[in-house]
This record gives sequence, C-alpha cells and structure tokens, in this order.
Amino acid sequence: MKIGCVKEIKKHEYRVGLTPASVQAYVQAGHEVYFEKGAGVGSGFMDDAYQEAGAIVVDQASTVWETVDMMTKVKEPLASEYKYFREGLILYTYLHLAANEELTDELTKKKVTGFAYETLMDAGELPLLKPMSEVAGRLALQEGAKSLEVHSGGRGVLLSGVPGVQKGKVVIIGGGVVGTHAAKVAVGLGADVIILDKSIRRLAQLDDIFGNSIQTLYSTDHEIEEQCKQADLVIGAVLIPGAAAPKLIKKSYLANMQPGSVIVDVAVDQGGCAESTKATYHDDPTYVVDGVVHYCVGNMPGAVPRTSTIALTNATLAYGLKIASASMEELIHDPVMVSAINTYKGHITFEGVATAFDKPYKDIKDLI
Ligand SMILES: NC(=O)C1=CN([C@@H]2O[C@H](COP(=O)(O)OP(=O)(O)OC[C@H]3O[C@@H](n4cnc5c(N)ncnc54)[C@H](O)[C@@H]3O)[C@@H](O)[C@H]2O)C=CC1
Ligand SMILES: CC(=O)C(=O)O
Repeated sequence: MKIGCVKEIKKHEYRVGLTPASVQAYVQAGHEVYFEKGAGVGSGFMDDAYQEAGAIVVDQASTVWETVDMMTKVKEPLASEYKYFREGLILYTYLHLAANEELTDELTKKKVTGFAYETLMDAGELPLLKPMSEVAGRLALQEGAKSLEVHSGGRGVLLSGVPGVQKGKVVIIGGGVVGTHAAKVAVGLGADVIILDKSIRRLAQLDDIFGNSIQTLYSTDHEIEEQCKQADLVIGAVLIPGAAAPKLIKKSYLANMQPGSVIVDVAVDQGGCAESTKATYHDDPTYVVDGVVHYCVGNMPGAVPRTSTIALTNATLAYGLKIASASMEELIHDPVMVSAINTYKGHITFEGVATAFDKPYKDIKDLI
C-alpha cells in the first residue's frame, strides 16, 4: 500500500504523523511511504533521515495526497485539504468529529474511510489518545500556572504557595489520563488538589494512587459549582469517548468564581466542558470571560512536538501497520479496529458522532 505523511498545517502544530523509525517499519512491511519534504523538521526529524529509512520525499503536499492510499497525520484535515478527499482514501489521524460537523460532512460526502485515533478502544483503553493525554495533562498545570500570573490576567497566585502563605487550589474535573497526569504535576508542585469524577471506581483508584495528597469528590452539578467558586485553577478533563463533551461548567458559575482564576479546558477538542469555551491557538491561548481566564488550546501537545511526536507514533505504528496490511473486510471483523472507524462508504459509523449532529448512524457490519 502507498502510505503518506504531510506537514501539519494547523496553526502552531509542529508534530508529524511518522518518524523515520515508523517509516522504516512500514517499508519493511512491504509498503511505500511518500513523505512531504520538511514535514518532520518541527519535531527535529530531518528529510535525510526519512530518506535513509526508505521514504520517497516529495516537494509538494498535493503530490502526497494525490498518490497515497492511506494518509497518516496528527490533527484533523483543515478546509484547504478537503479537495484531496476521495472515495476509498484512508485517513488515519485525530478527527474529533463530534466537534466538527463540516469535516464530518466532507468525509461522508467524499466517502473517505476515517480512522480516528481518539476513538480506537483496545482492552478498555484509548491507546492512541493516551500518550497525548499524558502530555496535555502535564502541560495543563504548566499553562494554568502561567495563566495565573498577573501579567497573563490571572489572580497572581503561586500554586505551591510559600511558607506562611496558602497554597493554590487546583480542581480537576475528570480523573482519567489527563486528570491523573495533571494531578501528578499539581501534587508535585505542592498545590491543594481536588479531583471530581462520575466514576466511583475511578475515584477509588485515584485514592489508591495518590492517598492523602489529593481529595476525590463525586461529580455532580452542585459539587462542580461549589468547587469552582473556591478554585484558583480548574482543569476540564472529562471525556465520553467519541461524543461531544458534556457542558459541566455553566456560564452562570463564572460570576461566582474568584476574579483572575483560570480554566484550562483540555476537553476543548471534543467541544469543551465549559459553556464559555471557544478554541484558541498557541499564539494567543487565553481570553477572559466574566473575570475568569480561559485557556482552550485544542492541540496542546503541539507545544512540545519532539516529546509528543515520539510518544504518539510509538502508539500509532502497530495499528497503522494493521490498517495498511489488512483488507477492509478483515478490519471490519476486528472490534478494536472498528472502534476507530468513524466514517465509511459515505456513512457515519461511530454512534457518538451521529448523535452529536442528529444524523443517521450506520453499523459498519451492514456495509460489508
Ligand atoms: N486539548 C488537547 O490538546 C488535548 C485534549 N485531550 C482531551 O482531553 C479529554 C480527556 O481525555 P482523557 O483524560 O484521555 O480521557 P479519559 O477517558 O482517560 O478520562 C475522562 C474521564 O472523564 C470522566 N468523566 C466523564 N463524564 C464526567 C462527568 N460528568 N464528571 C466528571 N468526570 C467525568 C470519566 O469517568 C473519565 O475518568 C478528551 O476530550 C481528550 O480528547 C487530550 C489530549 C490533548
Ligand atoms: C488529542 C489531540 O487532539 C491532540 O493531541 O492534539
């Protein structure tokens, strides 16, 4: 199969879908890899390393798009890339369709087979979301702490406190991968940390992991509102896989939050878990609503592309090789691979996406 990889064109996105090591693995498995010149530079991987690994390095993204059977990326294609969509093209990337009706329509209209990293479920985990959630969770603390500084519009609180002065209070809504990694850094900094989750099982696991260094709370509207009132930093880290994020932080809560407190809504890629969330970019990541600073960057790991590209491609390679080497009929009989297929033959084949837009859902097994 012809596999492609192009430079990411989302603002300030420096990750890349393939490293030289992953190119080598595809080539060894008998595939041809077409790689856009310079696409790896932002992550510290030069063209000659891709060439040595066996890639065919070409000047234009359009050549890659037009040549390949399967495109491996990091972020969702942008509008200027829709012209390359065609029937049967396999797209293997983050898609976050439940937050993007336009892209969903383009993929179905052009009959693209859309494999979404973020919905691939294996042994009860989301292995292609996990590495970037680990990065984003840790970054959420870093960015939140920065946003709390007074010149960023924050209330001027140092999360660790100093002797004789109260520590900052970090409230994490959603105790999955992002929440856990945010908590690790917050605890390390010495902040007061509260994690809310609606899964009692998960709360018990967090209690086992962190012991007395955090407080776990069951997530209800009432508890979220109360905790937001006292927080210096709120981190939105909830997920219902493949579906639009629930709006847990109501706009009405903001007026009762401390002026200059900060919300880092990591769940922005699924539409965000605050009603006041709108997506931002690394070059201008924050805005203020009712005195509360909002940080809502949809590609946070893009800020640390070297770490992120390696972590992401470590996870995507094995499943990518499977997609490239198996027939669609074989993939459709593999429940792990089916969990990633969001669009196929002009239909939405992931229920959470269909529900988000009140559009018809088709069980992929009916499309064989
Ligand atoms: N902005 C960015 O750059 C990035 C965003 N993300 C996003 O971060 C979000 C979280 O991802 P993960 O931690 O990997 O997901 P996860 O599935 O590991 O954790 C989500 C947690 O949210 C909990 N949850 C669901 N509904 C809840 C509610 N009503 N109240 C409290 N908790 C609730 C679940 O029980 C689960 O523990 C996702 O939307 C993901 O796409 C991930 C990486 C990068
Ligand atoms: C998860 C995701 O969308 C990202 O890493 O950018």
